[in-house]
Amino acid sequence: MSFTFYKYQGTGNDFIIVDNRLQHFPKDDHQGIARICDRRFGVGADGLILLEDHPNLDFRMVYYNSDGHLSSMCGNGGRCLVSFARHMGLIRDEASFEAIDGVHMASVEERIVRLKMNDVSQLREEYGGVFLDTGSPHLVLLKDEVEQVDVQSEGRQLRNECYGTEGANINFVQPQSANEFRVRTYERGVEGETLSCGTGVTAVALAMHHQGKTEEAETVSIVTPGGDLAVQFQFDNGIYRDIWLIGPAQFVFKGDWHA
Ligand SMILES: N[C@@H](CCC[C@H](N)C(=O)O)C(=O)O
Repeated sequence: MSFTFYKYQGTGNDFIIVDNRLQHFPKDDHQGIARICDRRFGVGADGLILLEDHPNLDFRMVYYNSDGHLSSMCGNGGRCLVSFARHMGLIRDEASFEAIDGVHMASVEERIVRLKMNDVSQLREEYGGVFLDTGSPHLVLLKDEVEQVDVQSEGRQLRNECYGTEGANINFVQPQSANEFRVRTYERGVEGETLSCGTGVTAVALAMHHQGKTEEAETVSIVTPGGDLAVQFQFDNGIYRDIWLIGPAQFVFKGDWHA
């Protein structure tokens, strides 16, 4: 396989992006995709994203975790893809694209990308936390000292023992104030802690509201090991609507892969 790739990162969640509008990418080569994402044998990334044509929208997003398998929505990856689409001249300051969980709107202002997430109506209390799906499945657990958590072992155990083969992402959160939270995330498909997770911080903001720890119609600030994100939402008749994930998305480098 041989192609040009672009490396992007959004608060340290990093991605290899490939323009696949000509459908040249070997989409079923899961081992090959895992190897490109490998940090020793490949380029290194938490995931790989294809930008493809869409008949009515600006583009389509196809997302693979670093294990080489297709997965559910990636919020930081979506923000990075919007930034890439702008770099490629496909969009100006606004975008609409299709991902695995449906249509997303987005806007870009300098390095900040705002990405609209789907409405969320189902949250359930389980395993000592709150479970919800913000495009990807997340368990949100409160912790007194998030820096002290062994994310790798506690996250892996919950991901496997509670959610089986399909798994879930596990978020550990420490409230700093009514609208600021520190978050660390174990991501399935990466099978380790990433520096930030967009659908994860979105889940944290909604779960914190559900648990009475923050208020609606506010900007909730989330501090992750890779940088700061913000989540805005409205709570209306039991449904979280108008959810926006906001933060930086940056180009890192471009290269050619031949293997
Ligand atoms: N990093 C992502 C989430 C990617 C998907 C996740 N690993 C899964 O398989 O559920 C984000 O920014 O949302």
